[in-house]
This record gives sequence, C-alpha cells and structure tokens, in this order.
Amino acid sequence: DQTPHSSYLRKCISLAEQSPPRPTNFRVGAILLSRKDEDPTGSEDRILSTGYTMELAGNTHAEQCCFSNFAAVHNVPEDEVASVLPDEPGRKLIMYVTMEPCGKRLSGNAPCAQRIARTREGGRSGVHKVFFGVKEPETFVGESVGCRMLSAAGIEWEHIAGFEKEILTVAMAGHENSEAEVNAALGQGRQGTNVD
Ligand SMILES: Nc1nc(=O)c(N)c(NC[C@H](O)[C@H](O)[C@H](O)COP(=O)(O)O)[nH]1
Ligand SMILES: [Zn+2]
Repeated sequence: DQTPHSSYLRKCISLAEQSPPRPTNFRVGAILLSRKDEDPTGSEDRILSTGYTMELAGNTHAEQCCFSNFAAVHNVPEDEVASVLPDEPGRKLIMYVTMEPCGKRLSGNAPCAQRIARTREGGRSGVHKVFFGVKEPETFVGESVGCRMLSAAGIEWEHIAGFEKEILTVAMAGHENSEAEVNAALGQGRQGTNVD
C-alpha cells in the first residue's frame, strides 16, 4: 500500500492525544495539506495546518482549529479562511481527520462539515477530499450526517480502515465507561463502510 493515508492518520491520532479529555465531546486530530495531482504517494505534499479538539480557546473542534490556525497565520478571521487557502492548478486541498467531520453539534456551533464546505465559496476550489478513520459514533447526535453534507457540497470523502479502535479509545478517553462505549461504537457496524 503506497498511499500515505496511514502515516497521516497516525499523525492525526498524535494530535488528538493532545486534546484535554472531556465527557462532552470527542478528542480528534486534523491535518490540512496541498497534494499534487497524480501523486498517489503524497511525495510532494505540503502540510498547511494542523488542529486538535480544544487546541484553541472555547469549545473548538479539531477541523475548526486547523482552519483557525491557518487563518491566523494569514491575518484573517477563521470565517474568511477560504480567501487565503491556496488554490493552485495541478494541486488539491486534502484533509485527514481521525473522525468524520461533524454535521451537527449539540452546542449548536457551526459543524465542521459546513466549515469545510465553505472553503469552496466564491468559486474557489476549497477542500477537495476528506480522509477519516472512523464515522462519528452515535453518542451525541445519533446517526452522523457529516459525510452527507460533504457529498452535498461536492466534497469527496473516504473512510480509511484499520485505526478504528485506537481512534475511538483516544476520542472517548474523557467519557464515563469509555471502554464500553468504544466497543459499542465498534459494534455499530457503520465503522467499516464507505457509504452513508
Ligand atoms: N469531527 C469532530 N471533531 C471534533 O473535534 C469533535 N469534538 C467532534 N465531536 C462531535 C460531537 O458530535 C460534538 O462534540 C458533540 O455534539 C458536542 O457538541 P460540541 O462539541 O459541544 O459543539 N467531532
Ligand atoms: Zn466538528
């Protein structure tokens, strides 16, 4: 397997491990990069930003921090990140996230799938594809709709199998009975699918 997916997911897991454990969310890690077309091994990848849950002040998600960090470097507010993301012929923006971007948040804050979709505003290419290691478990919002929102925005996504238990163990570390919750999520059977 020449793809770089495993090494990026391992990096995202390391990012997620920096997140303070909470019972009210999941610990997630995210990487934003620019990939050259026809470069399946990612040998010419350019890492643009990283983020993890609650890295930045407030109730922040990994993908949100990833965009915020990039926006800050380019002196624009997070909600204007689309205007400073690179948009180059022959290259595409790719995200790796340990968990499926959220489509709904109990807090009511803007979900990450929407933030990712907004990178395509103003005719910009924006994020082309999102790779993640687990679908969002049903703990907080039931059946996840993040993937559906990405598809609706014309953004590709793909579940990379093999890291589910590790990702969920990190994500749920702050939860009561996290081991039981991890096993329940693994048993939900949605983890191995690449369909909604
Ligand atoms: N993809 C993703 N990245 C994260 O960094 C994170 N924390 C979640 N978590 C999804 C979960 O659905 C929400 O954490 C709960 O719905 C609570 O919502 P808040 O986080 O308080 O807005 N999902
Ligand atoms: Zn989110």
